Amino acid sequence: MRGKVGVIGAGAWGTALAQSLASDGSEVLLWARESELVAEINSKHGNSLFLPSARLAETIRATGDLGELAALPVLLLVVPAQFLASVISELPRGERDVVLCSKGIEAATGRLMFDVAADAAPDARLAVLSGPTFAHEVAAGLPTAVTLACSGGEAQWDRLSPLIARSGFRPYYSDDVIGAEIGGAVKNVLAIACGVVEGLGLGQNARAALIARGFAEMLRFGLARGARAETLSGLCGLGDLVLTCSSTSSRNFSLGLALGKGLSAAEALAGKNSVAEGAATAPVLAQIATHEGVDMPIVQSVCRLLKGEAPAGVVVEDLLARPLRAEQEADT
Ligand SMILES: NC(=O)c1ccc[n+]([C@@H]2O[C@H](COP(=O)([O-])OP(=O)(O)OC[C@H]3O[C@@H](n4cnc5c(N)ncnc54)[C@H](O)[C@@H]3O)[C@@H](O)[C@H]2O)c1
Ligand SMILES: O=P(O)(O)OC[C@H](O)CO
Repeated sequence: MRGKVGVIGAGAWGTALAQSLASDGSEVLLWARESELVAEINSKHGNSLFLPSARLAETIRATGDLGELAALPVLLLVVPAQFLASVISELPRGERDVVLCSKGIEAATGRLMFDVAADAAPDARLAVLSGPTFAHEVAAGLPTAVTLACSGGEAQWDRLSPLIARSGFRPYYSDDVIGAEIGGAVKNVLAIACGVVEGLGLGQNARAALIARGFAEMLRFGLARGARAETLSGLCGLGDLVLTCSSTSSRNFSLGLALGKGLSAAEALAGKNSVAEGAATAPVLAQIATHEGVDMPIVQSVCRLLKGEAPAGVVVEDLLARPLRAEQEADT
């Protein structure tokens, strides 16, 4: 058993992380936005809204009061990217480790989560946790490995890794917070594209091509923003891209599947209480890429589809009609 950790956000991922932390009997304080969820977690040890498959440890206590978490030295921040700024600004200021676990880019400003959090919580010592992690598998204790990128270097890793690692949950050290963030944000958009390929019935060759060419886009964008190539080749980049592009367990892949089958983005997202981050990230990512002269044709195509500018079949035809080029051209 280790010291008590706070988790902010009781969606599928925050709940799964709380369950992983509690798997050795450790106490976890979990902030949920929905009052009915606070009651359900505390009385029934379940989360029927966002992670119905999990039976939660009794050492997880939920609260609706962010102020209750203020005294804890380590907080995991797990709210969807578009809400991070508003939630973190409600958190009392203080010097503490804050681990960012969301994957996305703020649509209104183009900021990565690290910059959003650094602006709103200048006293916090920030780290990024990212990798191939379906929440239901982590909650079930299945083996999972992640990148834990620490802005405070090895001293921060020495504080955080014993608090976060469990027998089935294995963090790997990095100090490349930009790379860890870009891997997670970009793979969500590429997973939408892979779902489209599946929805159109274009086959496994096309999906493999999309993963490889999508990774080239992630690399180009990441390098332009100061990420390291080896980070993007690791768990939080290529690892997560492969996972998310291969399974209907991914909300982003499932969104793409629906688009490929002819639904509009509004139809595909209607009535969902879970988040497909790629839908909000794609337009702002495409905009930044255009502005910075980074070639990202797959991301631009996802953006066109989400905006309903053309049917999926036409968008794919346009992508395939681009001029032939060298595989490594402009990748370095
Ligand atoms: N689910 C996963 O497997 C998984 C794994 C790794 C990372 N992530 C990332 O974790 C982040 C959270 O995703 P999730 O899957 O836990 O969410 P989710 O889809 O399960 O749940 C939606 C969440 O959004 C919150 N929410 C809705 N409106 C809000 C508002 N106005 N203000 C603040 N919060 C609001 C809800 O309370 C809930 O916690 C995302 O960035 C996601 O990409 C998810
Ligand atoms: O369901 P998705 O598409 O949000 O993916 C969940 C995780 O990010 C996979 O690592």
